[in-house]
Amino acid sequence: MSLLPDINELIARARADLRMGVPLVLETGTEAALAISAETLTPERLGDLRQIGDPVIAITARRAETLKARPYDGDVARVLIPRDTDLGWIRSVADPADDLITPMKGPLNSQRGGSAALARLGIALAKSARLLPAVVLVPITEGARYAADFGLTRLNHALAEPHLGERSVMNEVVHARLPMAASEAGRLHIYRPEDGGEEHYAIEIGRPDRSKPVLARLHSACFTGDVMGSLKCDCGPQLHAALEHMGREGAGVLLYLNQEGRGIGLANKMRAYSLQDQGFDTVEANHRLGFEDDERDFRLGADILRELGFSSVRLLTNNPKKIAMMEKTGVTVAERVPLKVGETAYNRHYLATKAKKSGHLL
Ligand SMILES: Nc1nc2c(ncn2[C@@H]2O[C@H](COP(=O)(O)OP(=O)(O)OP(=O)(O)O)[C@@H](O)[C@H]2O)c(=O)[nH]1
Ligand SMILES: [Zn+2]
Repeated sequence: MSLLPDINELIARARADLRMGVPLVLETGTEAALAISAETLTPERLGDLRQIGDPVIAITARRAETLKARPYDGDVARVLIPRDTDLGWIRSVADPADDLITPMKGPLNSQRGGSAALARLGIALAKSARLLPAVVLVPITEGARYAADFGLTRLNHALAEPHLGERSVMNEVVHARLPMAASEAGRLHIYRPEDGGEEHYAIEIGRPDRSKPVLARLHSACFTGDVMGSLKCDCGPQLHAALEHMGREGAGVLLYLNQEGRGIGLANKMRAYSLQDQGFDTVEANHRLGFEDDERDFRLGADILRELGFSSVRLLTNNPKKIAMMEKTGVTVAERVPLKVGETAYNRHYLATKAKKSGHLL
C-alpha cells in the first residue's frame, strides 16, 4: 500500500518529532525504547519517562571525554540519570555552555553491557535534526502498543540505520536566470533531496563546456559570514571571490550547500562560538559539543555536479578533504585553485587552527 510512509518518510518525521520534543519509539528485533532529544525534553515528559523506567542519556564519546564519562560503547556512552536530578542536570550533560562554571556533574556512571544500538540511532537522528547530539532513552517492552496508544513515530533500527549514513537522491526542482553583480549570465538551480532534508543550490555562471574541467566551488552555508559579514571566518569573502573569478572567466559553477556550521546547524555553531569566547578553538568547541570537527558530506556536491553534467573540475579550495571526497565520488579534480581571501584580526587564529588541525593548505 503506497499510502503507508516508507522508512525515509518515517525518518523525516522522527527528525521533526525530536525537534519538537515528541518521544519516538525506537526498536531492534529484541528491544525497544522511548527516545526524546535532551535539548527539547520538558519537565513533564521527564516525569512521565521516570514513571516508565530508569532513563539514560546517550551522548557521543566526544562529549563523554569532556565529562570524564566512560564510553563503554565505543563511539557512544549511555550515562545513567540519577533519581535525584532534574532537567537542568540532563541539559548540562548535553550542553557544554556551563562546563567551566560547573565542571563537576558527576561522577557520571555509564551503562555497561546490553546493546547501544538504540542510543546510537537516537544520536544519529538528533544530529540529522541539527540538535545537540544527546538523547534521553527509557526501555519499554511493548513498542507497538506505545506507538499506537500515543500516536508516536516508530522506527526500526535495522531499517533506519543504513539510511542515516547515506545521502539521498537529489532532484532538481526548478532553475531560473539570476543576473548577479559578479555575472549577468547567472542561473540558479534548486535541488531537493528525497529524504526531506535540506535543499541545496547550484549557481551556474555562463554556459560551461561539459567536456572540459569546470571552475567550481563547493561552498558550505555560513549565515554569519555570507550574509552578516562576520569577521570570525573567511566564508563571505570566499563566496564573493569565487563568484567574481567565475564571472571574469565567463563560466563556472558554485554549489551552495546548506551544511551550516560544517554540518552541525546554526544553533550548534553559535554554541561553538560561545565556547570559542571561553577560549576553545574551533575544533575543540565542536568536540566539547559532542560533534566531530567536520560533520559535512561533500559527496552530495559531487552528486549535484554529475547531475549538471560535469565530470571534471578545477576546484576552488584550500581543503584537501574536499578534493579527496570528489575524487572518491568519481568527479576528477583536474586542478586545485587556491582561494585565499578575507583574513582579519578576528579570524587569523581560526584559519591557523584549520591549517594545523584540519589539514587546510596555506
Ligand atoms: N562548527 C563550526 N563551523 C564553522 C565555524 N566557522 C565557520 N564554520 C562553518 O564552516 C563552513 C566553512 O566551510 P568552507 O567555506 O567550505 O570551508 P573549508 O572547509 O575551510 O574549505 P575551503 O574554504 O574550500 O578551503 C561553513 O559551513 C561555516 O558555517 C566554527 O567555528 N565552527
Ligand atoms: Zn563562515
